[in-house]
Amino acid sequence: MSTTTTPTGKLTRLQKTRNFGICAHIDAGKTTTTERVLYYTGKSYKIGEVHDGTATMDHLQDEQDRGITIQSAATTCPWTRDGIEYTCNLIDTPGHVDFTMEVERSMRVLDGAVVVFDGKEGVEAQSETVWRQAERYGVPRICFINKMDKIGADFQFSFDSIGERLGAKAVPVQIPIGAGHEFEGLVDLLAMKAFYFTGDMGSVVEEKEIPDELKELAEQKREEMIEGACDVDDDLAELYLGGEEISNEQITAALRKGTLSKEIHPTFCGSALQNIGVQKLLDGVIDYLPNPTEVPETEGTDPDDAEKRLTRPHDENAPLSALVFKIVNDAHGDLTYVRIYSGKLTKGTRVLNSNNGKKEIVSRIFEMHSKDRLARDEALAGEIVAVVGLKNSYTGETLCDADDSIVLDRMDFPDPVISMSIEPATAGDKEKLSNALGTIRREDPSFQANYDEETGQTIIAGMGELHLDIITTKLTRDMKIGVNVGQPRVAYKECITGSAEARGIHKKQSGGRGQFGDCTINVSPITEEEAEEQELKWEDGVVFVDKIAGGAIPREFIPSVGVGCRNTAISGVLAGYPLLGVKVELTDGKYHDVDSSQIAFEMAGTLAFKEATKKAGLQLMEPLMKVVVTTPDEFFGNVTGDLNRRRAIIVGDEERGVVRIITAEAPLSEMFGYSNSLRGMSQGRASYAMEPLKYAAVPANVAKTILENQEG
Ligand SMILES: Nc1nc2c(ncn2[C@@H]2O[C@H](COP(=O)(O)OP(=O)(O)OP(=O)(O)O)[C@@H](O)[C@H]2O)c(=O)[nH]1
Repeated sequence: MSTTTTPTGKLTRLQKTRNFGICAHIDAGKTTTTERVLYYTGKSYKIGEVHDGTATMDHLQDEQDRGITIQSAATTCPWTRDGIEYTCNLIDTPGHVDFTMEVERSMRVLDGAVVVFDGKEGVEAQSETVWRQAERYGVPRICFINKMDKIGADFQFSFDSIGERLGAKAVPVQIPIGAGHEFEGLVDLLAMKAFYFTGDMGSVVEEKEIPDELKELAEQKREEMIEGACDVDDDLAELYLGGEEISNEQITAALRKGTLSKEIHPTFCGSALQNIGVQKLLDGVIDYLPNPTEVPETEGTDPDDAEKRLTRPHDENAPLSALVFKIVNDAHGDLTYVRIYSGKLTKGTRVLNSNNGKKEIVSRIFEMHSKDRLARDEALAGEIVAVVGLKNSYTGETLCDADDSIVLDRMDFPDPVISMSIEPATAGDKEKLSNALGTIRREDPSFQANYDEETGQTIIAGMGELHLDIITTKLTRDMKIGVNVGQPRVAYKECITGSAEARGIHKKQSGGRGQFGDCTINVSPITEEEAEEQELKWEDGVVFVDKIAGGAIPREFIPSVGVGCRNTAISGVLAGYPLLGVKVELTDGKYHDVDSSQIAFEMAGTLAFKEATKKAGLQLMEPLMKVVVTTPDEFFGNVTGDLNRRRAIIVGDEERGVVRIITAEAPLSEMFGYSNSLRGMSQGRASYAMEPLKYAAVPANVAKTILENQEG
């Protein structure tokens, strides 16, 4: 093994840990691969004689029978490689593109990933999304070309598609023996041996000589692998070019280095369904994916000074820092999954939630296995555990030592793009609904539920029609709550298109003490990124800059102008949708010794903001979705014609055998009920995936209708 060791040559606990995820395009075989991983690691756990909970074949069978997939957000599964037992934490990553947010949150806490591809299809549309997400989070990846037993499976095609479609450098570390019905095993290009998987569920790994007919290809691919390793390791390249003998350890070390630096992706093959290759893939997880000390130190900010960056070493003796990444509500209450980055989490102690300043008691700590949970007294840096007892800690928040606190960088949660009203069907459902919405909100940060004081309605909001559909089904079917829901509505936003200046004067004289506030502001458009670059604080979409000179407005009233502007922005100026991306510069003002107050300046701010933004030009913005439709060629015309009518812009069209893959950008408002109409126009043979892309200006004629309807 190539991992650096302690001075005594022994691997440290953290060096024997892998936090990884399996991600894939829907249907590529993620669930099947995960089940096999849990099966094989469950077996080795039994052999390890650590505890009596046996993760046996029955359990897997049971799960298969009931057709449910692994529910745990993270599962601990030990794996033995070269006689050393490693602890792997397998983090669940959902495969459905409507749950992009779920993928994001797991990417945040895993250190490496296995990306599964379909051996016949190679890289598919959604694999690209998953791949880019992993890239964005800097997650090192190895590739598994699955389904090599499928008719038409083609290792080389799938392998090449990684380069062609993802622009990524795959390096073969295996080649398949046969394909389709003839797929029997694989050749390991390091060992230069053939491997076959026999016995119960393929649990016996047999090593044999490479079949004669594959020897030449194996030599050739081994060269390719070595060249891949040399590309990322100059010393190795020098030895290789000098014609010197290089060892397998040196090649593995270079491949590992290149994987960690995300330059290359060692590529495996197999068939999870036919039990071929998964154990070798697990060896690959150990060999090539990083341990927690090999990823950059965790970063965050000082809770008392948002400007101050802090880091935490991957060290159990450092102060505690841990990130809540998922909450699952089960029969026993909330299970809070946390990734510990530094320090220790100890049962029965109090920790600080640095996001909300509340102290939390860690009542119990569990290591989650596929079948059962193992109670722990303590969990250490690098581990992923589930905690019971936390009352006020939600996804994305940090737990830390009260006297050495840090706020870890938050995960990005996209804003909801769709909303609808929801009401309890009967008085008896009222409280149940409110509690249930609270629970769902805790589990799913991309979901929102707000009570609208003005209308007395509860509004739920999420990432798409399907997202809200799933939530209402969960309420009615699983939680048995009667609800009435309204029509889904698009979450529009407002923005300004230019710059303008305006003055706001709030003056009231009605006997007694009057009210007086007078301010002049400039407004101009700014994006959140620009605000960040200019080190300006972005609050509710508004950036407020104080440019008052010579005390024209006393210091204590200046922030009030900002509050007035922000509150107005939140409720919108054009049509009641949040107005985002406004830079407000307070340039001048007047005050009165007696009559001026914070509230008067807030009012003045509101008046000035309304007028300035109107002068600057207001624009309605709508969410655009990225839509990828896969359709048999014969329906291509129907599908694109329909997309055009929905104001979609087609940005990509690709032929894949007999299917066409169309990528389009379409306004969400035009995509309601799309699944039904797509089914109708393709005899049920086309499928699609959709995710929020960005906000864009609503065309003037459409905006006019929306505004008119609102007034009506
Ligand atoms: N032929 C073949 N089929 C496989 C293999 N692995 C999985 N499948 C099948 O492919 C289908 C999808 O597999 P899953 O494991 O559910 O795929 P997934 O990526 O988890 O899909 P989602 O859960 O829908 O995201 C199932 O019918 C599997 O039986 C394989 O190695 N070979």
